[in-house]
Amino acid sequence: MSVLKFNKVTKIYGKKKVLDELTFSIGENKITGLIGRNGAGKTTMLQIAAGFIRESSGEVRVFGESPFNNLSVSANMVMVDNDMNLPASLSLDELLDSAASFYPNWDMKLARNLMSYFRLDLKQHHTGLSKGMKNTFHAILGLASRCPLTIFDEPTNGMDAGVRKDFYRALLKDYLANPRTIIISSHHLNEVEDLLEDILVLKDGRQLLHMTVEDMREYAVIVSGRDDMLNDWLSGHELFHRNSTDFGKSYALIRNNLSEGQITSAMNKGLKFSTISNEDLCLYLTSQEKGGIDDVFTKN
Ligand SMILES: Nc1ncnc2c1ncn2[C@@H]1O[C@H](COP(=O)(O)OP(=O)(O)OP(=O)(O)O)[C@@H](O)[C@H]1O
Repeated sequence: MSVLKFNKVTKIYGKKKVLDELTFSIGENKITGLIGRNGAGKTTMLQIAAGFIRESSGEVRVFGESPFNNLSVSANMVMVDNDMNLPASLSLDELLDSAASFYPNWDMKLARNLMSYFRLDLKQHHTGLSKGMKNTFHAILGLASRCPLTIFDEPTNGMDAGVRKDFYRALLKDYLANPRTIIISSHHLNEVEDLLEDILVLKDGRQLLHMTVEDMREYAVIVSGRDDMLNDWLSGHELFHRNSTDFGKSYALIRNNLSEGQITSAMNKGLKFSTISNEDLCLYLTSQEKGGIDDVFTKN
């Protein structure tokens, strides 16, 4: 069953199309990583899924219903982000109590144990927390609410390395004991990859890829060798990125849909194949500039 479905969803701010006929579907009880460069539309998409803002056109369904202004959807989903709008007058303890009264699956024991582990003072107020502590508190709200749809938008911003690691470990442990649909947006695929089943990559408000982590590892391959050999061999292949190094050698990132014969012919020409990490693949696929940051220094 699909928990979250976007069908040709477009969001326009002023004259800017931030989401452009975005279409995807996320099934029950899996963890999906949402990856994209700055400004790709990740937060906008998550805010629409959470019912905080409305799409300009297209159809959004969460548990089969439109999420905008929908109380039954709100009670079954939580969105954790850096700017959670929590009442300044309440202590952390009171905030946990109000979350407990709103979320049907709330686990107060888990919340209090995590508060104690991360040394958050229950009497303190949200406004007095550092950036990392604030986001740790938000992450606790997200975990303890045990919502069937749990969204984390860049949850580890400001957290130190130890807290980040502990948070992801707690997330995985709690997910295994209480499976639910989780979406995590992050700029650091390496950091979350071990948790994920699926990866959804956005570029310019559109879906670029949506597949399992395993399939993504097989999706592309690097071919390297002498410029002239590579040039001859590359025609007809789906090329994602090309670069030349010194001494007449180059490499190319191509779609990995090669036949045995194509691999043999490449190897006979002295070309070599190597794998690419999912993080690097995402960087190449979502980059805007062909030559990368180096172009900035060579442009007239
Ligand atoms: N309320 C708004 N009004 C106008 N433009 C907006 C608004 N919210 C977002 N945008 C624009 O929409 C685009 C996508 O922003 P969004 O925050 O969704 O991207 P993102 O992928 O989450 O980026 P980042 O990784 O930097 O957080 C950006 O160009 C941003 O300036």
